[in-house]
Amino acid sequence: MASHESGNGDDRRPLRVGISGLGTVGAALIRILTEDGEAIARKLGRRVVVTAVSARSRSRDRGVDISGFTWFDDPVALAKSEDIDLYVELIGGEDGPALASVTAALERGTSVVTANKALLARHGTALAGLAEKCHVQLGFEAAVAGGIPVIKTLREGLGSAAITRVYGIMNGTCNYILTRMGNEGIGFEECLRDAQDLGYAESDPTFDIEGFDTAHKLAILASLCFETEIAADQVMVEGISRITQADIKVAADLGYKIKLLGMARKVEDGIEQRVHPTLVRKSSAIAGVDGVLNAVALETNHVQELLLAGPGAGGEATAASVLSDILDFARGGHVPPLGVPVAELDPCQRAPMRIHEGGYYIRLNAKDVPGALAAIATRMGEGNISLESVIQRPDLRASEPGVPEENSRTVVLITHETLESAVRDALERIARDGFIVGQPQLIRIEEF
Ligand SMILES: NC(=O)C1=CN([C@@H]2O[C@H](COP(=O)(O)OP(=O)(O)OC[C@H]3O[C@@H](n4cnc5c(N)ncnc54)[C@H](OP(=O)(O)O)[C@@H]3O)[C@@H](O)[C@H]2O)C=CC1
Ligand SMILES: N[C@@H](CC=O)C(=O)O
Ligand code: NA
Repeated sequence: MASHESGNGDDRRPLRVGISGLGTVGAALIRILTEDGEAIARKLGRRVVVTAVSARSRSRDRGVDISGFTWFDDPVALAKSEDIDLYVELIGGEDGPALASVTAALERGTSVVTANKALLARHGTALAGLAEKCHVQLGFEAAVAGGIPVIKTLREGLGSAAITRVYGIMNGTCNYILTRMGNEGIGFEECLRDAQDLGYAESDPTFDIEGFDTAHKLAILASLCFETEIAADQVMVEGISRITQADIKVAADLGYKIKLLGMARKVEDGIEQRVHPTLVRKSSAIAGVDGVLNAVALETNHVQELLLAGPGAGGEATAASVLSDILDFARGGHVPPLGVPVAELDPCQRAPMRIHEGGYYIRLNAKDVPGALAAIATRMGEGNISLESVIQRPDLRASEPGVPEENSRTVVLITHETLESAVRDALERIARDGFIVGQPQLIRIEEF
């Protein structure tokens, strides 16, 4: 156990921080702690000093001076060091040195601050239980919606209000890509490269693009909202890699924007957690959240709806959230990491997506043969799916590369509220009828 009774070190002594990971976020944190050192000391009545650091390469130029800190090749050794009061993990990854070093720090009685949503999505319930058992803190404000204080709001800011639904834009990289594809007509790959250059994307950007990063964050939020164990494996996940300029254009023509949303709500059968591209009306508040910005909406039984918006990615914004956790720790804040003690969390019961109801955007490449459209409409009717509109868009390229344009034309269907299972069954029949080429594009519509 740590030698400090209060768990946050002697209130007069400088708070000694050890940081593993000196990349986008770690370097930005050192920069902020250096530049704002005096302001932090005034706020806290004590200084916060970095005493130890770890990364893979000791020689890499990080744009910040690390020569005054003790260097550790091994993050676990740093986490166990007597020379720190607080361990900050900014390595990333759900296992490996991130898990080993966080576990080592907690077991030793050293509190932890992390920005690692992959780690928490996979091990968060266990790590929260370990922090409670060792009477130390586990802070992770930076892990969800970067610079937005949504974790603190959920853990401490809503009194007794019960959350009925949480949804939002929780991945800055995807929001940045979709915004620029829509506003500037720039291609997906170019936007992704720019997001990586700006330090927004994960080291493996698949996590961003395929929706897994959003799923990690949503699972953490759902646990705090519904007092359930973190269950990232129960999140239905679809990313944005199949979204084309055609989809963005048609959606815009119909008064919508496409956003990658994470949504969770309590339903009769359990907790519905889903991540997917979504058509949202341009007039909705969430549609106005563009670029790298994130937004999290909390619907509660007391306050109609709270919408928290701000930068979701980037070194500076994320490091600011890491710092907010450091300051909370320095002030002796004691809140169970997941809002309530782990022992009081319910297991998360997954609600099946097949019962989901909503509107759908369906883009098909209908063969240019007599009766194709009629056959498609018939199948929709058989599925009891009421169509709000059927739009032929011969001006748009076929959705799938390699689909012969001359043999097909783009058709877009907008449905009224209907069951997910009915839409999927109808599309299977349409495909079997042989009147379409390539894969249909199916995007859910949400009315906020
Ligand atoms: N970037 C962002 O906007 C945000 C990131 N996050 C999270 O913050 C964490 C860090 O992200 P980010 O700074 O972007 O990542 P980077 O890839 O920029 O930095 C990762 C750092 O970890 C170090 N590292 C990797 N493996 C080891 C190891 N085995 N031992 C010691 N150090 C190691 C790297 O060392 P080296 O430099 O020597 O290679 C590097 O300094 C991740 O969990 C990420 O999901 C959360 C919110 C926003
Ligand atoms: N790659 C993530 C970083 C912040 O969590 C994102 O783009 O949101
Ligand atoms: Na946050």
